Amino acid sequence: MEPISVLQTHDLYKYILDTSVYPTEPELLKELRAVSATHPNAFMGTAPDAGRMIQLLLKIANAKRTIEVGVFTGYSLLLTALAIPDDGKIVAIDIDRKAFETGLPVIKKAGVEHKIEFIESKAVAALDKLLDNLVEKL
Ligand SMILES: C[S@@+](CC[C@H](N)C(=O)[O-])C[C@H]1O[C@@H](n2cnc3c(N)ncnc32)[C@H](O)[C@@H]1O
Repeated sequence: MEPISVLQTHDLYKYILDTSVYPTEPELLKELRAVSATHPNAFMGTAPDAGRMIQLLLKIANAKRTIEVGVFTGYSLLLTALAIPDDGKIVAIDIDRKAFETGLPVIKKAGVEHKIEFIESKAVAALDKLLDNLVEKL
């Protein structure tokens, strides 16, 4: 059974996925979702309807540089990479490089790997380092 998110019935959630989300989901995101479904922790992946909302917010904000805390297999990472401009940058942090590498072939196929700097680390340590580097540049 699909998770129902904020909606109250599985039927309504399925209707929205079938009529609005899946038909317009980019092929490579579908592919990444399929690859992620084979992972033992597949439940952790971003749901495609939530992904659509993230994509909308990125577009509204005209985002160019982002930080991804918690990459898993990279569904929201790929959708971010597809939403930002070609010279945009994403610092992507996760303690689990293997999960990131599960989705990496799809990210490479999408031609957006150059926008991503993956850091294998606990988030707080990596974010502290980013801040220190920023302060050094001031
Ligand atoms: C819910 S999943 C992220 C889902 C992902 N954004 C997606 O689109 O599928 C959470 C991720 O956070 C990572 N994580 C958990 N604790 C962490 C920490 N302290 N620092 C960095 N990553 C962490 C886990 O390894 C896992 O891959």
